[in-house]
Amino acid sequence: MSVLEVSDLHVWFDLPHGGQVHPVDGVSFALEPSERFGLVGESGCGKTTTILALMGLLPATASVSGQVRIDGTDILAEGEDSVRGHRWRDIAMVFQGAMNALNPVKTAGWQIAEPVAYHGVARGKQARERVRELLELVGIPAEAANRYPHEFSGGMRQRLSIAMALACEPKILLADEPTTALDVLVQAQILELLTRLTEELGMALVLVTHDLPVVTRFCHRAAVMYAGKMVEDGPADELTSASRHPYTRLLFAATPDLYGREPVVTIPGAPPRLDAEITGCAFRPRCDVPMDRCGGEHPALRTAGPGHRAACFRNEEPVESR
Ligand SMILES: Nc1ncnc2c1ncn2[C@@H]1O[C@H](COP(=O)(O)OP(=O)(O)OP(=O)(O)O)[C@@H](O)[C@H]1O
Repeated sequence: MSVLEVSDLHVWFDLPHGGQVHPVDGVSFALEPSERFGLVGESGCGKTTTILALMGLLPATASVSGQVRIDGTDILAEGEDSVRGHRWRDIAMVFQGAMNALNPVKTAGWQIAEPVAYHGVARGKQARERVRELLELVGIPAEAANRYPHEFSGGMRQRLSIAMALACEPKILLADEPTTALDVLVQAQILELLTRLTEELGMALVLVTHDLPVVTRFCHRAAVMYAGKMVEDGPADELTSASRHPYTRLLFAATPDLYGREPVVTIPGAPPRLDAEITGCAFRPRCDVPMDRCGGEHPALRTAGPGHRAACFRNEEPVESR
């Protein structure tokens, strides 16, 4: 059974001067234990809002609908208390920039002891033991528990923020750009750590990132979002090698090749505003293979191969450039 099943998730934000934005528009996906799932798409397409909705951590101006099932229990249907009961225990998150938000006047050990105590995971000697375990789990020597955040490198601080999220042994970890602002070697170490944690603990991972090669290399499956909707999802390697949506193909083509062998492609135009009704396919104005019907009808996310879905009227065949 899936450990996480998200069905038809919607989020709206009320705007201060009236009206609403709709940054999450019918998102659905499911995760198995140990699965690493990438969530990609341009800035503002709704990735962070999606995972904050799963954590029940959106501001009061947000309205949410849909189902979020953890081990079969719909945590949204059971109300705010239920979401709070699952948050951190079953589903935890490493926030964007978390490594820079550690308390500068508290030691590494204290930073981890706090969630351990807050969630009642352990007390006294057992709590100290749990802190040691968590530090070791993320590759920080237990002796470093007495050091302060400024004495750690960026990579070590990110390990610390991951250890804090793991305090209650969650079944699902949501990581929002956990490697941004780290150098490439440290990025690789953090991704290896996350890989090891999914394999050893059976924890499922949702990795929000702008780094598409990371998705291909570290994730089993991935989804591409555009203007609040999932436009394609499937095995991570197929999104590059056999994309079924023109946006996915152009997004991967826009990733610079390290050796400069391929010319970098840009996608002309900009994503649509999310505060107005969008008629037809939201990507149509930027698409290089549009059809007449794309302007009138919105393409549903349909099966485009085993475990692979795309929301494009051309999704029967891999899309080729014009
Ligand atoms: N509290 C809020 N009130 C109103 N609009 C919001 C709020 N939070 C986010 N939004 C809007 O929702 C949309 C999606 O934002 P979100 O942060 O989820 O995008 P993202 O894909 O994670 O972007 P990035 O990659 O830059 O982090 C954006 O248009 C953003 O302006």
